Amino acid sequence: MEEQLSAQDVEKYSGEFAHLTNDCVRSFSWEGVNATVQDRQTKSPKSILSDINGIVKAGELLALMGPSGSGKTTLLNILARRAPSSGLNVKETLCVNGTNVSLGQFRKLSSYVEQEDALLGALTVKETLYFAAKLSLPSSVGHHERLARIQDLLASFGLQKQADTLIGTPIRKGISGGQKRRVSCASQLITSPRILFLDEPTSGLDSAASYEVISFVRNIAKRHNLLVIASIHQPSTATFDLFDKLLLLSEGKTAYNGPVPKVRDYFDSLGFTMPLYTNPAEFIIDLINTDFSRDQEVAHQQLDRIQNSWNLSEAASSVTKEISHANSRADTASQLGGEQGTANSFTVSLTLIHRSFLKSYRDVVAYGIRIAMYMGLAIMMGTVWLRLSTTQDNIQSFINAIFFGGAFMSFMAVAYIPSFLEDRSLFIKERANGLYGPTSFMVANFVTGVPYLFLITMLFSITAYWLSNFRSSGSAFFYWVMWLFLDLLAAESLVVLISSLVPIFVVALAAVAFANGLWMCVGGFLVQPQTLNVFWRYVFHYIDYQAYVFQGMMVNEFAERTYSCSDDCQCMYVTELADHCRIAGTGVLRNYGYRTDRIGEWVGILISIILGYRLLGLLVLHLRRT
Ligand SMILES: Nc1ncnc2c1ncn2[C@@H]1O[C@H](COP(=O)(O)OP(=O)(O)OP(=O)(O)O)[C@@H](O)[C@H]1O
Repeated sequence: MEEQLSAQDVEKYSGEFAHLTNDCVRSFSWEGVNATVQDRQTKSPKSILSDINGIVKAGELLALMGPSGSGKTTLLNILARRAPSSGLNVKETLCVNGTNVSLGQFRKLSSYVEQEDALLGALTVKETLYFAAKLSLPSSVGHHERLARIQDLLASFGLQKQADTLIGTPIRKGISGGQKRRVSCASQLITSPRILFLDEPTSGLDSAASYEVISFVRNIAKRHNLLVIASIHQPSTATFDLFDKLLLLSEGKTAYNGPVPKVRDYFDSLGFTMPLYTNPAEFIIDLINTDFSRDQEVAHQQLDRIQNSWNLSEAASSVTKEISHANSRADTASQLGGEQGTANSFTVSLTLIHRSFLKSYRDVVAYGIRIAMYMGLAIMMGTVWLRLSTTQDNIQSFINAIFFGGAFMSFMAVAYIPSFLEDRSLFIKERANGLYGPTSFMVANFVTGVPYLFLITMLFSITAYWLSNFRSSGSAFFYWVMWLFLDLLAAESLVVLISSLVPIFVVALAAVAFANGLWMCVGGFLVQPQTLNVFWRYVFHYIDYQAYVFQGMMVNEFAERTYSCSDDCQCMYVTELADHCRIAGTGVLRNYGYRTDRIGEWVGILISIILGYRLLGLLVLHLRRT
C-alpha cells in the first residue's frame, strides 16, 4: 500500500486528472419538491418544503442558503436521494440530463459529503483516501490507477504536505479542521462522481478556512465540469462569491433562485437595497429571517411579500424555462456514464478488517487502554487473592475470585463503547454513500476484536492465575483461558448490540452497566441457581453468559482438586474424603448443583449466545439507519 508512484506513473495515469472529468452529466434539475410532516398537535400535514424548483449545470456551484430551520438539509437530502427522515412525506421530480435515473445509477453519478467528517482519527490522510478507494472502486480500476487518483486528489485539495499526517484523535493532534473537511471532500471524489452534494461544508470553520475549502471545491468543479450543490450557513462575502448560483429558502419556500451576481439587483428591485460594504449573504438572510424579529407580524408580511414576488418574478419563470429546455434534450439513461460496478463484498470485508487493525493498534482508546486496564486488574486480583493454599478456609476465596474475575472482565468491556461508536458512525455514513452493508461491517468488527480479546485474556490469565494459585496444571490453565476468552467475546458482542441499539455514549454506558449487573445477579454466585426464584431463573439465568463462564471455571477449579479440612477434622463440605480430613472439590460443585460432564454443552451455549448477540446486532444495524 505504501508503494510510491513514479513521476511517469503519475503522468501516465493522471494526465489531466482525466478520471475526474465530467463529460456525461450536463444538468441536474428538480421540480415540484414538496415535503410534509404530520403536525404533532393538529395532526394535519405541515409543509417543510413547498414547490422548490432548480437546476445546476456542469461546472456550476449552487449554494443552498436560508435561516436555521428553513429546510436546507431536508432539500439537500431529497436532491441527493438519501432515505427521508422518519415521518417525512416527499414528492419530487429529479432529472439528470432531463431524464429520470435509477437510484443505483444516481449513486454512481453522485457523492455526498456529510456535515460531520466521517474520518478515522488513527489513519493518515493518504490512508484515508486509500481506504476510500478500496471500499468504493471496482476491481476493474487497477492498483496504479487508484494510487494515481489518490495523488491527484491530494494535489487538487492541497494536501500533499499532509499526506502522511494522522487525521488526529482526542489524544494525538492531527490535521486542522479545514484540512479534515478537504480530506472528506477528496475521499468522496475518489469514485469520480459527476454531482457532488456538500452538507454545510464550512460549519465549525473560521472564515479563512471556509474560503479555502470552497475554493478547492470550486477549482476542481470548474476544471472537471462537476456539478456542486452545497448547503451553507452565512458565508463571508469572499466565500459567497465563489458560488455561481444561490437557492435561498425561507420557511420551506423559495425566496430567490438564480445567479449569485444578480442577487443584489434582484432584492434592490423589491425595494431592499443592500448598503455598500455589506456581506450580501448576511443581508439577505437577515431579510428573510423572522425568528428574531421584534414585530413578528411585520416580519411575516415582509417574508410573504418576498416569497410571492419570487413566484411572480421573471427569474422564477426563467428557472422553469431552463428546466424545460434541459428536459427537451433528454438523454436516455443508458447514455449516462458513471463509474461501473462497486468493490466486491469480499474485498470490502478484507479492507474493513485491514482498516480496523490499523486503527486498533494506533488508537490507544480502541484496545491499548483496555489492555492496560485489564493488566491492572490482573495484578490487583493476583495480589489480593495471593497464593491461596488448598485449605477449606480458602474455598470461598477461590469461588469469590472466580466470580470476580469473570464478572469484572465482562463489566470492563464498557471501555469499548467509545471506539465502537466511532466505528459505527463511520459505518452509517459509508453505508449511506452505498459503500457496504451491515454484514461486512459486523464481520470486520468481530474478526478485528478476536486477536485483541485473546491477547487480553492471555495477559490477564498469565498474571492472575498463577499468582492466586488456581489449580496448577497446563490443561486447567488453558480451560480457564478458554472460559475467560468466551466471556470477553460475549461481553464485547453485548456492547456491540447495545451500542448499535442506542448509539449515544452515556445511554449505552448505562445500559451495558445495567445488563452486566443483571447477569451478575442471576449468574449463580450471588444466589445459587437452585434457590434463585423461578422468574429470574427461567427468564434470565439460562441465557446469562456469565453463568456458564462461572460454572465452567468452577468445574475447572474444583472437579479435580482436594482441600484440607480444619485441624480438628471439621469439614465445611462433607464428601467421600471426609475420613481423610479432606474435601473433594466435587462436593463444592454439588452444593451449587454443577455437573462436571457438561463442559461441551456450556461451550456450545456460550458460542450460541455470542452468535445470538452478533446476529441481533446485525439486525439492529439493518433496521437503524441513523
Ligand atoms: N422528519 C421530520 N419530522 C418533523 N420535522 C422535521 C423533519 N425533518 C425536518 N423537519 C423540520 O423541518 C424544518 C427544516 O429542517 P432542516 O433540518 O431541513 O432545516 P435547516 O435549514 O437545514 O436547518 P439548520 O440550518 O438549523 O440545520 C425544521 O423545522 C425541522 O424541525
